[in-house]
Amino acid sequence: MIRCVSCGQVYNDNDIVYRCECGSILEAVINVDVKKEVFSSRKNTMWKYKEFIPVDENKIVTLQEGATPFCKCDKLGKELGINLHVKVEGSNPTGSFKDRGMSVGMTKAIMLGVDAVGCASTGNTSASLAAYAARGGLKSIVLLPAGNVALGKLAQAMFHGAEVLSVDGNFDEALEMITKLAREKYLYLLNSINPFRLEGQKTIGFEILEDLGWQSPDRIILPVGNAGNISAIWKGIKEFYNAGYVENKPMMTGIQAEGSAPITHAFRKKSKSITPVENPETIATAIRIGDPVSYTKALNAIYDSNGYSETVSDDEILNAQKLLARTEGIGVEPASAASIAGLKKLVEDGTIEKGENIVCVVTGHLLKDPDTAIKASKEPTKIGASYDELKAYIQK
Ligand SMILES: Cc1ncc(COP(=O)(O)O)c(C=O)c1O
Ligand SMILES: N[C@@H](CCOP(=O)(O)O)C(=O)O
Repeated sequence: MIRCVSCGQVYNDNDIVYRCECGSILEAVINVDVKKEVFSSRKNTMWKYKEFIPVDENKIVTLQEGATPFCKCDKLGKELGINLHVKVEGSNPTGSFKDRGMSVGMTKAIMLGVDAVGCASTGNTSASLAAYAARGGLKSIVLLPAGNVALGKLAQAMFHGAEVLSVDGNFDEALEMITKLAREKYLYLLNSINPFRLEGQKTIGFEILEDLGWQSPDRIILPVGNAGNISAIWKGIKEFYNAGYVENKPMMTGIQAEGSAPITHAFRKKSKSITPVENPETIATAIRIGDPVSYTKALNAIYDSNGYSETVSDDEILNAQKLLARTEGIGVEPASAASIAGLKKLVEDGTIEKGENIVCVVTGHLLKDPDTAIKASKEPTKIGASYDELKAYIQK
């Protein structure tokens, strides 16, 4: 069953519906009775939590997503006076957390018998959709905002065989266009407005709780763009809490880029609705989104968990990206570094207390955006193919 998060109207799992009649968004309703001990005896992918994922387990489209590294970051944690773990979602098959959602979404597409899937994307969703559509044997079409998609992501979408359309507009406009196409049944929409997508992404929350030995961290910090992931992780946390697997829940802390921050603006006004940002801007193209589709769920997650939302500048993002890469060896794309930039800012302004147990979710791999990484680095020094020249350089 799927249910409207605003009016509670329910729909059948097999209805292809993206919004409720009231205009709000939908979520899957899960009723599970299983002991948590069963999970550790299974193969380590996100599918070990299969009872919580509402699709047919015989039809799963998978590339072995999930079970991503959970790195204790003592150097950075010590510098900031907190206990820090980083959940490295760039280690998923196509290099971002989207694979968790796409595995479930594509499985649902197969169950529904559709032959084409599509999305609008700032890059990662399209990369993931193209790969999982290939795996599932479905046609795929992706709409990308022209000139604002990082190179690695574009290469993935093109190479996995999606029909790639470059839209002379931004992500929000592209999403509106493809949603109309989906409503007219030309394709099955696999953006995060699709409630089954988020059923995959909620497993990040499951894994964090299990990674911590069935304890909740004090806080989970992550970047927020279209706002599906913060909503999904909070849903997962609530489901494990309601199942009695953990005794506490974390404060959900969403970080947005200064030029694309409708959710932080709403949070500052204690509002439950957003004013869309018409021309969103940030170097972190993955979160260059002005009208996030899941804002209702995201704001509920923040308010219900006593969480927080903050903005970070492009400079803060780039500095945090370098800090994480050089202090802890974890390479992430700019949008992902927003979580580290936000952590630093909230420690410095006292919102985060010393000694807190923090998990930062870093959402995509460094190699997704090689241009930004190269621009931010020192150029290689040129030397001749001679040992003497090498030795002279090293001695210098
Ligand atoms: C790397 C990366 N980080 C963060 C986000 C933001 O996630 P969400 O849109 O679920 O808020 C996205 C895409 O939206 C992304 O691609
Ligand atoms: N960053 C996203 C934006 C679309 O988000 P979605 O979760 O709604 O698909 C992307 O990678 O395209």
